[in-house]
Amino acid sequence: MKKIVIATKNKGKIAEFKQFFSKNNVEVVSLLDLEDAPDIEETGKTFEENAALKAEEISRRFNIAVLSDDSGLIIDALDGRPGIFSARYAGEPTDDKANIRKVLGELSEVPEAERTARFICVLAIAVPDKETVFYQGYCKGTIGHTEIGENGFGYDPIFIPDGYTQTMAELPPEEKNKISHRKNAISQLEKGLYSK
Ligand SMILES: O=c1[nH]c(=O)c2ncn([C@@H]3O[C@H](COP(=O)(O)OP(=O)(O)OP(=O)(O)O)[C@@H](O)[C@H]3O)c2[nH]1
Ligand SMILES: [Mg+2]
Repeated sequence: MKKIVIATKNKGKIAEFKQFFSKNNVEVVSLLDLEDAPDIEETGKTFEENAALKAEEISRRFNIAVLSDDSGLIIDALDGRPGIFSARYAGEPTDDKANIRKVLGELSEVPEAERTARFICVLAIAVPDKETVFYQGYCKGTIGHTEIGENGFGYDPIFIPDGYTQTMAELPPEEKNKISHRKNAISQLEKGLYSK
């Protein structure tokens, strides 16, 4: 069976990548499976920079091809926040529930029509001695008023994708994986459409 190494420690992402790649019979190996995998500091100013940092560090260290995912939630009424700080919006260590509380608090006075948002996913592929390439995907939606649903991870319980009345966390994983930013980025990868 072929393998792909993904430079992430996020269990939610890993579960989704496993589902995406299972149909190609490709086994997903993550940083949770590698001994001595470092914690990579995400010091970049953009999703691309952070995705490159993660993929290139692991690629260099183990001399292998690596895929990474840097993703986040962009909320229009918050001038794009939490953005690249999505994982650690309410501080470190990462706490999804605290992040959601912070976002809902900041949006408490914001009316329905202005609660627009989008998820973004930037994938980077780093190969030793090659230039890193990037793929991008979005998922548009709105931010609800309370947390609903148990599936997914991160902000899924407050994100209502366009065209749906349920939150992303209420959708079955197979449904999220048809419409998500991560799925759309993987589709770009499958088509070989780089983003710059
Ligand atoms: O509701 C959500 N559904 C998603 O599908 C999703 N994708 C990303 N996010 C948010 O954005 C952060 C990524 O930050 P991030 O790319 O640095 O990843 P991470 O730090 O969690 O893991 P790693 O891959 O860096 O190891 C995550 O923690 C989440 O808060 C999502 N939220
Ligand atoms: Mg991270």
